[in-house]
Amino acid sequence: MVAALTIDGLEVDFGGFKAVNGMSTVINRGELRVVLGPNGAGKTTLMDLISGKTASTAGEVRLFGREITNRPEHQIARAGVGRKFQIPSVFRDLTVRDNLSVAVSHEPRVFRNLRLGMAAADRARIEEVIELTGLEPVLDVVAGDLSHGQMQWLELGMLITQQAKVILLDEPTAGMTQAETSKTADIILRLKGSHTLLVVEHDMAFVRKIAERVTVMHMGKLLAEGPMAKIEQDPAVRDAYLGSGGVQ
Ligand SMILES: Nc1ncnc2c1ncn2[C@@H]1O[C@H](COP(=O)(O)OP(=O)(O)OP(=O)(O)O)[C@@H](O)[C@H]1O
Repeated sequence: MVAALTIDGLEVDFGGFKAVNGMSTVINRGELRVVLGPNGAGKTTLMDLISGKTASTAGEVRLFGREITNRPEHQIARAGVGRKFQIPSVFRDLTVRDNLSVAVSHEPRVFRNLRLGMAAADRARIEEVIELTGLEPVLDVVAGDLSHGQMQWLELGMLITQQAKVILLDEPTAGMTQAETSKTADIILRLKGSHTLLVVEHDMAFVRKIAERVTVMHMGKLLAEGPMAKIEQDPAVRDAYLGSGGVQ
């Protein structure tokens, strides 16, 4: 097994309060890891530390063995950590197809070359993403006119087109209808194996559908890790969720 993302003793101290407090875990290449934890457990902060949005005060983050701890956000993105936010970062005035074309390359010239030549491998990758996300019927629609779900799938598709080595998804189903949530689960399940994903999510029905190995955080620390079925029976996990809406 190859370690894609290694989190080692990671910590952030917000003026005496450690939102992430000595967190460690290893996510292997091709793994789909779900991070659970009650409100305030430090899940989003963990994502912020991995992606460079927040600087850590101790510990390390390694991407395929290469240290990326506290690098500037754009460098971490360029190294291969792709993060999908709840507010999509697509180009609202460009069509779906053009958004995917832009995502193929980080080079600014790509804007000029949108309708000119594109490498066959890049074209093939875009076609794959279109098939995966089911965005074919809306390829010529400007992104600003997409439904909420379609917008999320486009953003996820852009991360795949960019060939992100590790994809971080923070509550990917937030605001989605049941049908959209179900389709998102299907997309994520299809990515498993070929992509490495770290998913924070509260919707337990969705989590049960996608989860294999689960990491539970509590008070900034690792509380439990293992298969979903085992985690749900873990008394420490049940205790941590008491009074917070729970693993249910
Ligand atoms: N910049 C900051 N300064 C001080 N405290 C912060 C900061 N960012 C987050 N926190 C605190 O750190 C704790 C962890 O927050 P975080 O958002 O990571 O939790 P979470 O597990 O994602 O929770 P939720 O499930 O509710 O989104 C919370 O108590 C939050 O108020």
